[in-house]
Amino acid sequence: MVTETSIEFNPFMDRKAFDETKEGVKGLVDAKITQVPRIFHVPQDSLTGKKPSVSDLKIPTIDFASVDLDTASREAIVEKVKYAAEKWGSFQVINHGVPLKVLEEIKDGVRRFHEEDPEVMKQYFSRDLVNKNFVYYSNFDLYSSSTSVNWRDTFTCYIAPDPPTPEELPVTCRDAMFEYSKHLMSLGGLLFELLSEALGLKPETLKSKECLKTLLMICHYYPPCPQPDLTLGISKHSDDSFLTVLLQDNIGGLQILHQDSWVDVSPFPGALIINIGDFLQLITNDKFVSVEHRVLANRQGPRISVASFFSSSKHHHSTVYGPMKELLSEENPPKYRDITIKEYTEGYFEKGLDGTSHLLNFRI
Ligand SMILES: O=C(O)CCC(=O)C(=O)O
Ligand SMILES: [Fe+2]
Repeated sequence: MVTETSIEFNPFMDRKAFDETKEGVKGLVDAKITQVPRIFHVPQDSLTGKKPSVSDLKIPTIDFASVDLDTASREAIVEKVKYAAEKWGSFQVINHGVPLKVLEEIKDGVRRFHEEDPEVMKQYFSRDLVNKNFVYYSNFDLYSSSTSVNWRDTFTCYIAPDPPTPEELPVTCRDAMFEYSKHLMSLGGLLFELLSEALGLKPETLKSKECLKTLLMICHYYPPCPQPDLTLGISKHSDDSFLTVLLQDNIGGLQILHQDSWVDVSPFPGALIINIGDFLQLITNDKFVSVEHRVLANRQGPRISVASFFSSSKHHHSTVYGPMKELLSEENPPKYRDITIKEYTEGYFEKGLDGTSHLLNFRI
């Protein structure tokens, strides 16, 4: 029997009501709520535990300053990239070639967009990530089976292979996005070269498999949270990308799962975090591992971050991917079946960030 109470507490209805405000989590904070609504609550035991036994454990930091200096310097960097991609699935890069000013401007641009008059933001509000280049929304997986709604708002923009026209981007962040994405494409190129070399292959290998073809910029705004112990900024997940270049501001809260412990990725001015995504784990047949990560909610904020995904797309990629033939042998047979990125991404969206691995579904 459906009682009035069960309708009132029907989580789907609650999510829909939240969605229909089109003002995201920031709208709740602007309305001065003091309690986190129930749809945002995570299961009680999911925030505690899995703390690292060594609390100063850190992801590897790699300095790219001498990458083009000479063969020995490059080989030393490739060795570090190899170690990080195999053992951590994540590393932090300094002297990556993206000017500090460009990093500051993109963070400012993201913040300006999210702090714009809500009526202007609403013009961009949409869940159609397939047909639109630029969309603003809160929680891409709001209507999926994800266990709880995250304390975060987002806008996303496809940059490559078909760049948006200037008119498609809001003025608040237009110039900053074009400028930052230009640098991202060259950093992405370098990263795929180094990763190819780390696999013992020619520098161009991963690029020739179109790993650099699609760039999706995902720009997050995590408003301050009145009860940070009840919810998460982003639930545990690994990225549906080959590689993600992550820029975070100085608030903190990002954690990666390493050897079954949560390790803080503390803000490091000027650094960019590189995360191996599920597709790279798949095509390297588990040689490189995608990293699980999450973001805690915080009383302080807003926290701004920009996650740039190479490649993630539901529409551009019909290429079939499977473990790379170059890496397979009798002792190392394929661990995954062939897939298209479209197939992978659609399933990832349907499932939402429910804490489980989507990659496992494709294991042979
Ligand atoms: O905000 C962050 O630091 C992480 C964002 C993230 O993991 C994602 O967009 O996939
Ligand atoms: Fe992520």
